This record gives sequence, C-alpha cells and structure tokens, in this order.
Amino acid sequence: MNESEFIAALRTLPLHPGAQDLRDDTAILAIGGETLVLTHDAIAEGVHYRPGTDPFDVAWKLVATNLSDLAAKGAEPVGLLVGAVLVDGAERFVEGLRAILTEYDVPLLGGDTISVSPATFGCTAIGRATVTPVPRRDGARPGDGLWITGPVGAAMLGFETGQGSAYLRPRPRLTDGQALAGHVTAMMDVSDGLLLDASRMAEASGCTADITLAKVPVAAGADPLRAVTWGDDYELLFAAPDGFEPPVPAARIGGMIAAGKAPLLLDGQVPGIALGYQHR
Ligand SMILES: Nc1ncnc2c1ncn2[C@@H]1O[C@H](COP(=O)(O)OP(=O)(O)O)[C@@H](O)[C@H]1O
Ligand SMILES: Cc1ncc(C[n+]2csc(CCOP(=O)(O)OP(=O)(O)O)c2C)c(N)n1
Ligand SMILES: [Mg+2]
Repeated sequence: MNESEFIAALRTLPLHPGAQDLRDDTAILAIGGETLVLTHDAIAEGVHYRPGTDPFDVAWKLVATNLSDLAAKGAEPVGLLVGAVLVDGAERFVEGLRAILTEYDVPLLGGDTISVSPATFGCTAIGRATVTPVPRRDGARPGDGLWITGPVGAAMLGFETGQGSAYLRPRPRLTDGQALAGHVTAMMDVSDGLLLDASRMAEASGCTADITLAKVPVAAGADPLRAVTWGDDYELLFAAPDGFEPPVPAARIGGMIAAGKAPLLLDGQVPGIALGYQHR
C-alpha cells in the first residue's frame, strides 16, 4: 500500500465532518463562536532530514511544516503538541523549539517523549481561523488563475548542496495565508512538489490545472523541471478568480480549466514524469 492507498482505506473509518473526508491539509472544528484548524505532521530521520542533522534544525523544520498547513488555511496559531524523541543533543532540540515558538509567537501546549531509533518526531498544531469559511483545496473553478507565493527548488538545492536555509529552516507563510484567505477559491501549501500538489487541488476541485513552466518562479541554479516536482518548499499555492490582484507577492503560474484527460497539464501536455514526492 502506498500513501494514497492507505489514506483511501482510512476513509472507510468513521470520519468527523471536520475531517473533510481526509481530502484537505487540516481538519476544521467549529466550537461555539470559534473555528479551530487542526493539523498533524511527522518528520523522520533519513526521510525528512539526514542523519546527523543538528536537532535545532529538526525542531524548527518539524514546527515549520505544521505551521505551514495552518498558513494555507489563513489560521492564526494557538498552540502546539510535540511528540519528541530523546536524541543525542536533545538540548539543541529544545533550543530549536524555543527559536521557532518565539519567532511565530506560538506557545507549547504539551506533548510526549519517548526513546527510539531512528528518530521520528510528531507535531499537532492548533490554529484559529481568521477568515470563515476557511479556504479549502476543492473550491477552485475553471477560469480561476493559479498562483504561488514564492519560488520552488530552494529546498532541493539546500538538500543537495548543504547551503542556504530553505531545506532545514523553511518559513511558514502565516501572514501571507491570512492576507489571502478571504479572497482565494482554494489554497494549500506546497510540500510534496508543486505539480503533485496542484494536481491534488485540481482533482479535488473537479478541474484541470494548466501550468506554464516558464512562469513558475524557480530558485537560482535549480533545474526547473526537478524544482517543480521535488517538494519541501512550503510556499502557498492558491486559485483566485481571473483579474485578482494578490495583496502579497505572488506569481501567476497558470490557471484552472475544465476537467480534461488529466488533473494537470504542464505546457499543455500531460507530464510523463512523477509529479512529486509520495511515501511508499
Ligand atoms: N494516519 C492518518 N490518520 C488519519 N488521517 C490521516 C492519516 N494520514 C493522513 N491523514 C489525512 O489525510 C489527508 C492528507 O494527508 P497529507 O497528504 O499528509 O496532508 P498534508 O500534505 O497537508 O500534510 C489529511 O486530511 C490528513 O489528515
Ligand atoms: C533526507 C531527505 N530525503 C529526501 C527528502 C525529500 N522529501 C522527503 S518528504 C518530502 C515531502 C514532504 O513530506 P510529507 O511527509 O509528505 O509532508 P506532508 O505532505 O504530509 O506535509 C520531501 C520533498 C528530504 N526532505 N530529506
Ligand atoms: Mg501530512
């Protein structure tokens, strides 16, 4: 079973309406007058970061990837639960947590600690919606423009060269997400690769995403075709009605068209390559 087959099997379980059929980045829980946004992501040694990585960076990346899912829903972080492993240099993990909690003004709610090797860390992030209805993956319509808040490929370059902060210290686009949430028809973060994430948005929305490679902002020095499929970039991908002028820096990379032979076209063709990263 691969990741999508497993999630499909989970859909046969009793699901809360806020789970949105496990087809979105977060769950949405309306309680009283508030709408909570909930997400959980794990990172593991050897899968998401190289063995030997400074635990400071592991803590940062763990929290950043979770806050990125809140950003995609325009949510404001309320607090975090952290599932930690007692690794060598665990004090550096605490310092990394301190750095990102301070940077994004998010307090810790609790968590759990175990000892296991190789290490796998988990994080549950809880946010408060700043805009309702919360933007979803499935609201894009044919005719919408498709946009991204920044370049792809910087994390891939960072992974391959060991240079730069994009791979280990991604910056969740929380303020951008809040500024966009009231205007977009669909929004999600780009974690698994732009082409795969765009195809998921298109599929959920019953459209085809039509992307022009030359319009995609790519980090200097990165091969464009690899950059749009590698992932780990954490920019926001959003759809908005034609003519929309984004309130934050963003590049229009294409548009949504009526559903065609595939959920994604690159330069008018169905790409003959893997669209992104999938766990097997
Ligand atoms: N083990 C699991 N149990 C319950 N739901 C899961 C599990 N794994 C993934 N999901 C759900 O499947 C959907 C897709 O997950 P994922 O691709 O990891 O989202 P994201 O890329 O935004 O982190 C989400 O709704 C997520 O909550
Ligand atoms: C050591 C290492 N090898 C390969 C990669 C590439 N990689 C691993 S997971 C991933 C995508 C994001 O991870 P996932 O767990 O799918 O996050 P989610 O979509 O659930 O937010 C990428 C690009 C990496 N980041 N680090
Ligand atoms: Mg996930």
